[in-house]
Amino acid sequence: MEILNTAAALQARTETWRREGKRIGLVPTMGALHEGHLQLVRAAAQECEVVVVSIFVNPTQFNNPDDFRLYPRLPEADAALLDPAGCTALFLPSVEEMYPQPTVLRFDFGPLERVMEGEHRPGHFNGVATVVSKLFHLSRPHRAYFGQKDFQQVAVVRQLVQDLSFDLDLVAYPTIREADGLAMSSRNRRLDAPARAMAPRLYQALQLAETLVCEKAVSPAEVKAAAAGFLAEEPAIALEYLAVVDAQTLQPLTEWQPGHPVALCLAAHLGGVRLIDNIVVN
Ligand SMILES: Nc1ncnc2c1ncn2[C@@H]1O[C@H](COP(=O)(O)OP(=O)(O)OP(=O)(O)O)[C@@H](O)[C@H]1O
Ligand SMILES: CC(C)(CO)[C@@H](O)C(=O)[O-]
Ligand code: BAL
Repeated sequence: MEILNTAAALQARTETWRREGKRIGLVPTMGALHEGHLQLVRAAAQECEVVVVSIFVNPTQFNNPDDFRLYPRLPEADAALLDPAGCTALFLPSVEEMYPQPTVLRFDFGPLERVMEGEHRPGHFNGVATVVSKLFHLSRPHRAYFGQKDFQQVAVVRQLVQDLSFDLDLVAYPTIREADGLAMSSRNRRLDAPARAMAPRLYQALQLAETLVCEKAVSPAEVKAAAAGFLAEEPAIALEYLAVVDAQTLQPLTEWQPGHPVALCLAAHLGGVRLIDNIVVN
């Protein structure tokens, strides 16, 4: 596995691979890798001759300076995990390399970003779209791999790919979970023992909501109230939002739409750490 630190080096290597007729898979990450990331890399390695993994804690997508400062950074350990997973090249740029001067780009994804993460993290998807666009331009992947754990991010990137005519296939990979159901996440490393012990409740709340959605005997508002009530039993969990939305449009549901998949999405704070999770009910 080679390590590339500059945009020019990434561009030059991927151009060569393209000329050689190799399929390029890109897995964008912010590092502190876990099994969820590694499964994306392994999937890319099965489908592409070349796998580029980027690790970049992107400042423009953080609305909370402490969250940015405390985000786990483990480049050496990450590099050791990537090689055996099938990564060909690790792109590890500095902030100055990605943003030689402040970016003036502004993306507006309309209703897609007025809800959930977009509503609660102002500017977040502008930063995500900016850095993902730069990564797509620099590496020109045939396939780009994202996790469903960041459900709204997948919808925003799908819109980005369509609107800017990026010539690539977007792969949305299922959420990988710990044995107790907690969605794997780099921020899980920041949970202390009591917070880690209660963290599976987030997925349990979503499963409770899923059961109610499948029964269709109660309204979306009642599903939301039941899942939020379950989480409220644990005072150390501060629910930021729990949304029952149309899985395509991401707009909140006031009534069930037959034939439309439903996404149940939440964000919550435990012991000073903010986590997200979701379930899609078809
Ligand atoms: N548990 C998981 N299962 C599948 N994909 C995942 C999982 N966790 C993260 N990913 C995906 O990996 C890519 C990189 O994510 P990122 O580096 O932000 O990790 P993360 O674990 O989501 O961290 P955090 O949520 O704490 O920022 C994203 O496309 C993300 O959706
Ligand atoms: C896609 C991404 C790497 C952009 O910084 C980030 O949002 C993430 O890790 O999900
Ligand atoms: N995985 C999403 C990146 C973020 O929380 O900023």
